[in-house]
Amino acid sequence: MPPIRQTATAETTPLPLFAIPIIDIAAYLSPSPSPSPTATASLASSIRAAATSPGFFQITGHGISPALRDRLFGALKAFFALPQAAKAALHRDNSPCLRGYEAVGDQVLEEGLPDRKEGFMIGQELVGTGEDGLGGLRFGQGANQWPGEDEGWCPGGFKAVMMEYFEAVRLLSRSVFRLVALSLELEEGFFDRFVYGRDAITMCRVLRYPPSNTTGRGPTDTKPRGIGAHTDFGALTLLLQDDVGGLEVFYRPSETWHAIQPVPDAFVVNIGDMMGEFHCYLVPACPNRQQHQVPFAHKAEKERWTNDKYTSTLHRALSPVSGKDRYSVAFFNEGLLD
Ligand SMILES: O=C(O)CCC(=O)C(=O)O
Ligand SMILES: [Fe+2]
Repeated sequence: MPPIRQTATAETTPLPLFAIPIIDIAAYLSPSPSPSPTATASLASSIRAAATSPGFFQITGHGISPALRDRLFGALKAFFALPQAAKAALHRDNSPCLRGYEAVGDQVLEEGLPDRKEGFMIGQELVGTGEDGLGGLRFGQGANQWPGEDEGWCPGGFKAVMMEYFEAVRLLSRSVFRLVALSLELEEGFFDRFVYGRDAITMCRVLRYPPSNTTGRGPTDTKPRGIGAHTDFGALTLLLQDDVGGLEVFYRPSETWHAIQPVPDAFVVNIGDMMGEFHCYLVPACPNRQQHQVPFAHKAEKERWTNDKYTSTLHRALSPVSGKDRYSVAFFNEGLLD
């Protein structure tokens, strides 16, 4: 189903059975001289509709430049092309705050269908006190692991590009949260401290999905999973994907999976468990077994935020069958965990 384009001024059109709206937020981010109340209200209302159902939308007009995105994809491709031993040396099991590399098959979100993806997770660089540099840090806080920068494999440096993108998308997430706050009829800055304060947990994972030569079509749904069905643990996810495709969203009313076509220049945004209703009923081995292995101490918080009005929706990515690798970059804003 083709996506529906919505802008600040578009008339509200009835949604077909399932669609991911595309919302252009430029009128909110680059206003002249300031955002028009009408445009802002219209964007907030588009977000409200999308966040209620299906819990997914795409945003354009976000201000993250194509040049930065190109450098990011160049750097992550070069990273994944490193020898396996160099990547394994940065495994996230070595990190007290779960940052670093994960190999194909490490994560199993659907029983019997291990994820066919490799990833590399970073977060905000925070150094604590004491000899181990961990004093005073909370769960999930700490330093990133980085590959050596001296091999000349990534012009400009992997770390520099990743951190530049991380800061840009972290700031963008605050703007999206401001629109989400308005969509809930809250004060615009309501979520600022939760999602952009020093202790807010924000993580970014770059991903490579190797191609599969089996489509797995048949009576049972055994298509190879790039990432198995799950909802995101945090509050809001902003995903950049390349043009290969494979991301699918589960639409509860019809109990059907729907492909999200890559839209050039767009972020896919989805509501996470912390903001949304818990949708844990489809996959018997519940996919909410914490993508990021964080305890669910925050469940009361999410109810306070949205009164369960917003939806965290199951999604998955199938392995590419085009013979090409697929790359994506997921940014998770998990807010304050306590
Ligand atoms: O790569 C994708 O399309 C989806 C990634 C995802 O859902 C995740 O990392 O939580
Ligand atoms: Fe996800």
